[in-house]
Amino acid sequence: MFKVSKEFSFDMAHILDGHDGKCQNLHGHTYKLQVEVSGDLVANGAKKGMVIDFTDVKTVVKKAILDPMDHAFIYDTNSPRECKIANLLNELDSKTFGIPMRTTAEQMARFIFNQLKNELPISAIRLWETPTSFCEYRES
Ligand SMILES: Nc1nc2c(c(=O)[nH]1)N=C([C@H](O)[C@H](O)COP(=O)(O)OP(=O)(O)OP(=O)(O)O)CN2
Ligand SMILES: [Zn+2]
Repeated sequence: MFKVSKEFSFDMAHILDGHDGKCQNLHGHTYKLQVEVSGDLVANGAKKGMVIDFTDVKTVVKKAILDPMDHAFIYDTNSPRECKIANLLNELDSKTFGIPMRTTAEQMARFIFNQLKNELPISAIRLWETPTSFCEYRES
C-alpha cells in the first residue's frame, strides 16, 4: 500500500463569528492543502507504476476547490453577520464562497474531503491555516 500526496496553496479571507478572540475580526490566511491518496500501483498502461497521476489530482482539485475558493471571502451561511459581509462583497462584484458551517480549519478540511471523495480515492485531507496550525481529516 502506498500513500501519495499533492500539495496546494490558496488564499481566503474569513471571520469566526462569535469567537472569543481576534478571529472574530475579518482576516485572511494563505492555506496549505495536502490531498492524500492511498492505494496500490497501476499495473499497466499510461499510469503504470503510479497510485494516481499527480496531474489528474491537480486537475480535479483545481476545479472543485481552488477555482471557487481561492481569493474568496469564505463564510458561514448560517451566520447573519457573515452573510451581511458576503452580501456587501457580492454587490461590489467581489468573490465569496458560502458553506453551511463555521469556517474553522476542522470543518473546512471535512468539507474539502467531502467535495473530493466522489472524484478521487482520497484517504486524508490536511489543511494548514497558518504555518503552525493544521487539521487532518480522514474517514477511516
Ligand atoms: N481549532 C481551531 N482553532 C482556531 C481556528 C481553527 O480553525 N481551529 N482558527 C482560528 C483563527 O482562524 C486564527 O486565524 C488562527 O489562529 P492562530 O493560530 O492563533 O493565528 P496566528 O496568526 O496567531 O498564528 P501563529 O502561527 O501562531 O502566528 C483560531 N483558532
Ligand atoms: Zn482565521
